[in-house]
Amino acid sequence: MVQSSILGFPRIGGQRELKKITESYWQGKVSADDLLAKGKELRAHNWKLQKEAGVDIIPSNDFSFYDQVLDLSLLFNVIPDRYTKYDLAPIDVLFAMGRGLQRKATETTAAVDVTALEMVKWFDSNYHYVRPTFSHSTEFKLTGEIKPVVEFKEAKELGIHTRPVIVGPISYLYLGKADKDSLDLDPISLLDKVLPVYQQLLAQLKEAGADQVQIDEPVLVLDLPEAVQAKYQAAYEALVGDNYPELILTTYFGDVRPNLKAISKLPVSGFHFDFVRVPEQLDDVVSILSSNQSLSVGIVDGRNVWKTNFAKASDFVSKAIEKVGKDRVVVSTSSSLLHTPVDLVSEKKLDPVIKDWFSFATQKLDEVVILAKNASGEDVSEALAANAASIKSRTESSITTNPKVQERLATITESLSTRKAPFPERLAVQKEKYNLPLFPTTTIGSFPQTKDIRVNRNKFAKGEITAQEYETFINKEIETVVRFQEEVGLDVLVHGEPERNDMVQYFGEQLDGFAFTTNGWVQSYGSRYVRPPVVVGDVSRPKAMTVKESVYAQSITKSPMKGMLTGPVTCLRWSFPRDDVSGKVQALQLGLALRDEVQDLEAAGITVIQVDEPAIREGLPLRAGKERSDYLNWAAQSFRVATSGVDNSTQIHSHFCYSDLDPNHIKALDADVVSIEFSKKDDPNYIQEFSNYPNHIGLGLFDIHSPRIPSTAEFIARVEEILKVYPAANFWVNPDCGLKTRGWAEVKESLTHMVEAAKHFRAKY
Ligand code: MET
Ligand SMILES: [Zn+2]
Repeated sequence: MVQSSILGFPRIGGQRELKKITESYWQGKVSADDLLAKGKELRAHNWKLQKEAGVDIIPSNDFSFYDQVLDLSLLFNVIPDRYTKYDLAPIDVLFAMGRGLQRKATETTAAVDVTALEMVKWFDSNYHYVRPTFSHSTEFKLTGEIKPVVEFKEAKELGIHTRPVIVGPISYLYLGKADKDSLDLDPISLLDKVLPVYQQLLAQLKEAGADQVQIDEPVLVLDLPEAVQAKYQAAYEALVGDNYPELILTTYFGDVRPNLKAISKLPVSGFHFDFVRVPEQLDDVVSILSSNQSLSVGIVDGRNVWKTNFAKASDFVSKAIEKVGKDRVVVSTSSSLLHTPVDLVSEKKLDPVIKDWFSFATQKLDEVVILAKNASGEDVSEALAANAASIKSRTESSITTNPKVQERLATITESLSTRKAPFPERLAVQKEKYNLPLFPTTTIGSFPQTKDIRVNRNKFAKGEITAQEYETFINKEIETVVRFQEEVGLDVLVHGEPERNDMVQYFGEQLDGFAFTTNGWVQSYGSRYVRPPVVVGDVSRPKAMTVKESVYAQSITKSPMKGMLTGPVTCLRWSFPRDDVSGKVQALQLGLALRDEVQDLEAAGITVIQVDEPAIREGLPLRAGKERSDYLNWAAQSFRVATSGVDNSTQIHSHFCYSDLDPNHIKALDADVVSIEFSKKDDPNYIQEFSNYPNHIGLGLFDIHSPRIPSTAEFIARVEEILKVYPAANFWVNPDCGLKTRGWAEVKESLTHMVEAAKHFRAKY
């Protein structure tokens, strides 16, 4: 019989319960016990859901209060000293490492002030993990509650036998980095030290009754150095034995073939591969299986919302069965379902035609079950027929095609996507036009999204206030933000984005070719979730999207007002993309739509325009080669399509955050000024990489994910460090990213300190 499995389920709850309770805990409104109890409830709910759907292999330890990689760091005692010296409860250590903690002293507790660990993109997804941070003094040992064991037992008590998920040792180390005090440390060199801890963990899981463990080694889809590949054999030999559960080694998001040698003789019980992304790898991966190893076939997309095409997927599963036999095949999701919304049933407003094309995490449970049943020879003809009808409806629908957009796409030329003059010439006219001081200060766009803003937005959405009333409210917010920026002395102002629920959704809602959910939340990091729109058809812009707000903001100040748009690649990456046309086509369509917006802004007198591309880095194909260079070309081209229609004196900004950005990847965008998330980068080599960046740049000076407020002295020290390698004349002063998740009090203080620091350097240079 062919079994069904999933690699992980969204932990956030169908109504964002996890966010609500976590944030209440941070605000001191509920106790740690309440928080932990809610976690338990969510886990139980998810397990039961899977059980009821008939999933054979159900994961545990896929839950987390912040991030599963961070959980492992905590469990393994990979906790830099700065987090342990305060005697915090384990859950508070977890949050301090994840998001930083600044707390005033009370009668019974000392003051706490510690920054967060670095947070980076999880492969090419929009999920972020907290980077394991090692030093020479790291002492691996199991500490505190053994979460995977506790959660395994918890499920067991509910009568549900689960397969615990853990990140494997090589991925865990490889995804980490050396701490500031140990920069010469290569994390992989710690393998011998971490393996005994894995052994203890596995032994405890076995003792608790686990017979299998899903061990994730996603780094196997990267260009792994030979030296790292060479570590697999010995590492996994150390983790296999009678005292341990069987291991299913899991990879996802890409192509394992270039690293196949590394895993071809591992003594594990089975492997999982992502055949949604790379169906071509079937023959090669099968060739390494020994006759008793199972093959988990990731064929239901864990990264997108489209219904699985049962006919195609069944064919694929049959092929796998032909090769290894029914008993060794498991039908699974390509990756964890963490990256998909929880349940389509909550979507009451979606056009029923389009809704019928979708499948969210809960529906994907049924999909793996049906595919497994079908492969086992059970009669699922009704489900197959219904599926075939939906697939047909989508293929034949007129919603997906717009001939006008396709015609315009054919008009894109080199000159259409090139600025009128090269940067030095543009810089000269821009200097004259804006007359900005040295170390110009600016922010990245958003200001605090207060409760008042959310309440009014909801009222407007529900029709409880009129468009006029809403506009008056938004204008008042804009005015507050403008006045504040003038007071603190910022140079290039922003309107604060109060009208935007989300930087992608806001545009998606105004563009043709998108669909939206009301409850399709997906975790981005910690308690921050996003609700990606879905690209369902050819994209175009029916009318101006941002001009009104920007023009109003400019009308109430003499300082330059920066228009604010989300770039084509980010709009695409932070949506669920179509799977029936290429990413390139979708990005260029978005580029054309945004080009119209840029030109409308310029015509309306908004001549500093920022086009954000924070997602450009995460879209980078995971392996070097043609696919990657093609991507970089079309990503840059779509940005230039959007931004090249303007005058030389119009200053185009762009912004990047969340990841290690290679400056070479953004040169081709040819923006006049870029701002980059930078405050948590302490590697001097990384700073050095930016020193040759040709255009102007603002290396972010404070962490906007953390409530912590840096002092003026801290800003000065940081800038001094950067100026050792970076030319002062090109340097802009700004935060890492937008301020929408912060409170006004923090923002006021932080920005005041930041501007003070800029003034200090102006005086000095
Ligand atoms: C994730 S990048 C965010 C950029 C946007 N302009 C903001 O300030 O919020
Ligand atoms: Zn950002």
